[in-house]
Amino acid sequence: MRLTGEQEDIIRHSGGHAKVSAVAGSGKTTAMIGRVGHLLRQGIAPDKILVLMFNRSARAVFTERLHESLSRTGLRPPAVRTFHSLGLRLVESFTAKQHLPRYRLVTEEFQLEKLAREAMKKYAAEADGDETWSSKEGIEGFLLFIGLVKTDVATPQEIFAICGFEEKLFYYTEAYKIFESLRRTSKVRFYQDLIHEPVMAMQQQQELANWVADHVDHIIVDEYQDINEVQQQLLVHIAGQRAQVMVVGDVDQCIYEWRGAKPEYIVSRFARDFPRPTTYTLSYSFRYGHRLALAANHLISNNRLRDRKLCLAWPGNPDTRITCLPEVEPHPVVGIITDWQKANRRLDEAAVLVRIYAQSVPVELALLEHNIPYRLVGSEPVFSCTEIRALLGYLRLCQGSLQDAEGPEAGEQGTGLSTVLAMLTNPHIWLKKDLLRNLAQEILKKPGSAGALIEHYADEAGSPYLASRMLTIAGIWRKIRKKSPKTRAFTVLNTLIEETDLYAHFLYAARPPVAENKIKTCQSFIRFAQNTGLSVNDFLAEIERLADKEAGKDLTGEQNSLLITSIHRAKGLEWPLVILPGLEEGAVPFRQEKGEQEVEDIEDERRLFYVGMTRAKEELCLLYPQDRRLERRKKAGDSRSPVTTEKGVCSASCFLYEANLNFSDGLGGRILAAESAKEKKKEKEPLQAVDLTIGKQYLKAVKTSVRLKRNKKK
Ligand SMILES: Nc1ncnc2c1ncn2[C@@H]1O[C@H](COP(=O)(O)OP(=O)(O)OP(=O)(O)O)[C@@H](O)[C@H]1O
Repeated sequence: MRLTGEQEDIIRHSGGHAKVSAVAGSGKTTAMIGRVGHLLRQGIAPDKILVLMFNRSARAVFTERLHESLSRTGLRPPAVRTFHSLGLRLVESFTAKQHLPRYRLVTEEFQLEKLAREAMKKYAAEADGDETWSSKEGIEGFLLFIGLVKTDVATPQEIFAICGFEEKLFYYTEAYKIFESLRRTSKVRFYQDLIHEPVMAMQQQQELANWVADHVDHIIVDEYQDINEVQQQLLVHIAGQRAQVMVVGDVDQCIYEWRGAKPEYIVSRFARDFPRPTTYTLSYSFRYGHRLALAANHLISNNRLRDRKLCLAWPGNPDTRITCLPEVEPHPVVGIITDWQKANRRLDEAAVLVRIYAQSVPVELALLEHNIPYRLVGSEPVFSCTEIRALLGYLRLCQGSLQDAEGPEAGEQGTGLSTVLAMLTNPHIWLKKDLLRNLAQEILKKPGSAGALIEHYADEAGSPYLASRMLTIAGIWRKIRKKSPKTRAFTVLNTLIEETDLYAHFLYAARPPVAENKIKTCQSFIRFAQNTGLSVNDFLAEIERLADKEAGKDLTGEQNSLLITSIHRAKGLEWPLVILPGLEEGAVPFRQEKGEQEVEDIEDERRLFYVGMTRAKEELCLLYPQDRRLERRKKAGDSRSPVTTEKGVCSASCFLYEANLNFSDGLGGRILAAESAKEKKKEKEPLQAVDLTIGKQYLKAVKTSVRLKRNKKK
């Protein structure tokens, strides 16, 4: 493989710090390996070089490739570490020097959750005992809070103020103190403490900071866009005054803000902590063609917090197709996959990437219906999802029996107990756990008297308000019980949502992103019921058939199956075919916060969409609701999005407008034709578009003689 000029420049960089801005799939690993080899050949001792990778799997891949590249040279490779493994070494050294206490390292996530739960319970006991504090979502939010305090190296109060937690969660700051005190009493240290503790120790004791600094001459950091405050501080300490630091990353792929990563680090902070860096760019991607590169550039150029680089397709890359399909019934995923298989392609060469898991619901249902094997990674399969189990439970209530409701919850002695519990918690009736279980068991025996039973238990409610709420819910159960099973399933579900105010309940009981996902999950499922047009009886029979298929398929063992996972999990990966479903406003960008926060949020969301699109090698399928305005603007090559420019609303995601899809597709095709033509031919007609900015920049960069003309029609 011949290195590009850009890669060569990075490898031979001399003197001072350096920042490498690398687009997706641009051979940065190749360049970093080349850089290490170059330093070793210059006579730098391996123990004077430190390579820092983001996680263990990246470290394993890098180490293997580095060893392979050095195998014939006789040169000894330097240490390749993750930030956490470096932290662990410091913890061990500081412990040996008695600057940190000797604690046990606990790596299991559930142990961390257990201690967090204990802290919340203790806080609740000391306050006035509200059960909601120990709910699943409460714990998730609290765990996020603890993580942020440690990654941002801030006080709990600062994190509460900066990160915009809801006022009702202020108790996290107190619970955090209890959590830390429990951790000290139990003498344990979690994964997240491995960097935080030594950094805090160095902050407090200069002697330790001096001891750590100035041991290496060169530090190379991968995936720098995902660095957070505590890691940055560790890097500053290790580098001291001696090391030359080279960081490699792509601000446009910074998608871990919820873990404390911020685009500012790569954009400006690096140069503050490591002055006068030389800036390099790896602008050619070896993954996809011009059409996709252009669409990605159009999209991401809307972000303000970035470096102004263009992502270019390397000549000879596959000519990645961009297919746009309306997400109407029958679900387009079936046609896409059937065509893929007809072309003798395997299912595991494709992936469906979602922003939120609610988007996978219609995809899963369509795949089940058409017997297409899939595996869902990162979330529960559709029929195990509590909200959907609750909705199905209410439909079964119309039939008069909850007893038969076995389904995937057969673990509860196959009685349907978990379905009744799902109903009683969606919306939650806020009874104490043991009472809730007793009530569920009684309802299971006599579903016909469910209303009366709930009313009876209202005496046990924690407050008059909760008691009156239980009476209302009892009324709704009665009403649903009375509905004929010949009523359309969609009608029953709609009544249920309206009367229970289920979505408002989600928003009250869970963190906003969790609540929104629950709402969209229900909406997707209800839309499915509407599309079938079936009665409760027939719909439940159909669901049973699909649930049997889901239960019957081997989710883990199926090798050749279609992967459904989140864009977050797809980072750093690639597939020949990538499908992005559910591209509608509200879901993509996933809007949860309003006001001042929104600009930053949308940039974060745009980066996520950018990461999603740039995973594709041969074909990218974008599925979205019909939107006539989008089609008009696509035709005119107009990339203005109604949401960001006109404060109006559109049904398809604003990112589809911004990607200037038709123009990107047309221009990409012309560039490819010009590249592959043996001799230069004059084009008949220049390509027209309203928005030519990115197109012109791209043409200049790839030095092709395609002509463009401004389309004045808006
Ligand atoms: N100069 C080059 N010419 C042709 N192909 C190259 C060149 N450099 C790298 N590649 C190829 O591009 C692909 C990606 O390379 P590499 O893994 O180094 O990139 P990366 O930027 O680390 O990828 P990712 O963004 O997925 O982490 C590999 O298949 C590699 O062989």
